[in-house]
Formats: sequence, structure tokens, C-alpha cells
Amino acid sequence: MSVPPFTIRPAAPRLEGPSGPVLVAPGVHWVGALDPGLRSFDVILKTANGTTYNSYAVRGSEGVAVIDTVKAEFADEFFARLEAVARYDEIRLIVLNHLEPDHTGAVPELLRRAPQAQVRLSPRGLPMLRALLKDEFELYDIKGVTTGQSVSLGDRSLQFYTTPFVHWPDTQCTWLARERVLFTCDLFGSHYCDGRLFNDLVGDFRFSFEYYFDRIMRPFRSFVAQAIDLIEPLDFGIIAPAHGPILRSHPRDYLTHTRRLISSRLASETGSEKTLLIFYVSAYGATAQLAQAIHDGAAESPEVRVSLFDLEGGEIAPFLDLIEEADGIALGTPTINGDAVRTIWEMLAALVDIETRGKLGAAFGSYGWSGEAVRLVENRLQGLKMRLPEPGLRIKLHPSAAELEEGRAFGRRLADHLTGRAAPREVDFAEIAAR
Ligand SMILES: Cc1cc2nc3c(=O)[nH]c(=O)nc-3n(C[C@H](O)[C@H](O)[C@H](O)COP(=O)(O)O)c2cc1C
Repeated sequence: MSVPPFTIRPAAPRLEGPSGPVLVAPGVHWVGALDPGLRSFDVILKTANGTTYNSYAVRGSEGVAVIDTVKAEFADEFFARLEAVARYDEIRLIVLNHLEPDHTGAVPELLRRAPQAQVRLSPRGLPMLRALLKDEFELYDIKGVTTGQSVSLGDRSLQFYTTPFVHWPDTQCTWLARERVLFTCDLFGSHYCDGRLFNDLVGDFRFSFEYYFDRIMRPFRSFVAQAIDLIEPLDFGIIAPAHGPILRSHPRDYLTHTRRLISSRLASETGSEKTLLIFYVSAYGATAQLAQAIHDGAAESPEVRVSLFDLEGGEIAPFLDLIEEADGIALGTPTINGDAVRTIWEMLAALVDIETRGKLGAAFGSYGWSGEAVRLVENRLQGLKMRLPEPGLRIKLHPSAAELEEGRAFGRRLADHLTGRAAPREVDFAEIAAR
């Protein structure tokens, strides 16, 4: 497995930007902006090294294309760089690979300055652009494009590849075949600001590349894998993302590295075996007994590998890889003051960073009188788009022998749902709410 050249020339980042546009390839200029002071992005990421908003201008014999723009506060910087390489009346095409505000902040003003430009974006981006432009949307030539469609600039043309959900529904990549440049927007991006712009000139940005993947792409990793499958056959010499270094040295290694970040370590180890993880917290041992019973019941199935964890004895983050690879999780919590316990909520909150859609989810727990916790956990699991084939198991105080048998039966049914032996029995949320 080759490792991308994150560090070719280690050096402190250079925070001042180039004064003008930067040549990326013949006819292609970077016209973006640097944001070295940014310390938090999208509310969900820390950005120790700031970020860049990469926009590109591509000149053909019959006009100029602008690919993505910048965050609104950086519009002046963007327009100054753009004006150094093109007149507004030369702009024939504006490509919007992704409608997130950090790439579209200058789009309304760019369209006012270049109203003749065709705007091309994925069909799923159209309603987002309408929401951005409001009434002005009707003034322009705006069309959705899908994989294989292209727009000619004379001696150069740009071809589109629809790559949805990396990380919004609208995302796409754009391919400039003549110069072998692939514009990937957020895919292969990093929040790493260095005015030298190219991966072979800046310092070690491995942390930023992997952290960006972890926090932005990981919840969509199956879509990222599909996107990579789609673009992999292209003979690209440069990957030009919308954040962080432009990948001109060994660009394919970043694709390979991303595949490795996506890849399923456990899946390769377990083959066709299904995996069920049971996590619990228990103050007086009642929920713990239930957890053990569920474990024992599920473990009767030879095709299911069951693991049991007391969350009191572990931090959440190291479990996330395991959960991402698992086929199902069951969470146990007592009801304390009308709620699930904080550690379980912390785990439920952390699940937003991984792909949970379609996994089996289940909840269980002991309670004294009101027993709200199981329902609250089920609601959250449903919000994470997990499938809940079994209504949660609630036991009053310490389980009796009969109730422990109920727990084992619950575990057996979870295993059967994983192996496909049990018919799905979707949870009736109206019934749960009425409890
Ligand atoms: C501080 C505290 C608050 C509790 N609040 C509730 C509650 O709001 N509703 C309820 O049904 N049970 C409540 N209980 C009872 C517990 O859910 C019950 O003792 C349960 O069996 C504990 O399970 P565990 O041994 O797995 O911790 C509370 C218990 C404690 C200690």
C-alpha cells in the first residue's frame, strides 16, 4: 500500500497567500482564497491550520470556465485573482461542483458580473441554487448535468461525473481531459492552509487529510467508495480539490489512501459472519445482567459473533471503528431521572460521524417505575436510520430467572434478524410512545 506524499518538503506553513492567481496546469489557474485564521469549520471541525477555498479558472479557445467559488467573506480576494486571468465577458461557463456556502459565497455576485455564463451543476444542486439565488435564478442559463455530459470551451472541454453524497446530495466532480486535471471539490480535500498550495511544496498535512475524511466523508463512506469507483479509470495527473493542497505529486496515492480509510478491516477478518455489539451501562447491575443474557442468547447462533462491552470501562471514540464495521448494535441503559444515562447519550451523539444507516439497532434496560430510557434510545437509533426489528426490552429492577430467559430470547431474535432467519418486525413507534 503506497502512502501519499504528505511530506515531501516539511516546513512551517506559509500563511500569506500568493498575491495573484497561480498556474496549476496550462490554461488552468487557482483563483481561490486563503483563510489561515479559521479555527472551526461548519461548527463540527477544528481547523488547526485554517483552510483554503480553492476556485479554478480554465481558459479555452472559446471562453473561460470558473469552477466553484469561495466563502462570501473572501469574495474580494477571489474576484481580484479572477480578474487577473479573465474578463467577465469571457466567462462562458460556471461549474458548481457543490452548493455548500464555502464554495458558493461569491456565486450571486459572479453571476451579476458574468450574466451570460452557463451554470452547470448536478440536478440535485438545482433546488439549492434556486434557494441561494431566489428570484435571480430565473435570469440565468442554469442546467443540471450528469455523468458523461460535457461543455466545450473550444480546444478544451469539461466533463461531469455525478458523485452524490460526498458529502451533500449535489456533489459532483469535473474532468478536464486535455490537462488531465480532476476537480473534486470536497473529495480529497483537507483543511490545511499554506500559500504554497501544492502538495509537494507544503508541510505534512496527513493529519488534516485524514481528519477531514473522518469528520466530513466518513458518514458517507459507501458513497465515497462509489465516487472513487467512478473516477478511478480517469488518467488524472492532478487532483484539484476545493480545500487544502492541490495534489499534483502522486495524486493517485490519495485515492488509494482514501480507499484504505474507507476499507473494512473487520469485514475482511470475519468474512460472512455477522457481528453484534452490545454496550451497556449499569449502576446496580440489573442492566448488566440483562446485557449478559442478551449476549448469551445471540451467541447461540454460530453465524453471529457477539461482543459485550461495559461502557463504564471504555471511552467512546475507540469503539467507533468497531461499530462502523458491525452489522448490529444493542444499547443498554437504566432509566435514571427519566432519561438514558449520559455515557449512552455520548455514544449516540458520536454515531453521527459514522455510517449507521441500515444497521440493526436495539435498546434494552432496567427501570424502577417510569422506564423512559429504552424508548429515548430507540428514537435516536431510528433518527440515525438504523433498522429496529425488535421493540426494546425493558425489565423492572433486577431481572428474575424468567426475565433473564426473556433476555436470552431477545438476543436469539436479534441474531436471527442479522442472519435473515427472522422476518423483520418494524418497531411500532406509536406503541412505544404510548408506553
Ligand atoms: C438516581 C436514580 C434515579 C432514577 N430515576 C428513575 C426514573 O426516573 N425512572 C425509573 O423508571 N427508574 C429510575 N430509577 C431506578 C433505576 O432505573 C433502577 O434502579 C434500575 O434497576 C437500575 O438499573 P441498573 O442496575 O442497571 O443501574 C432511578 C434510580 C436512581 C439510582
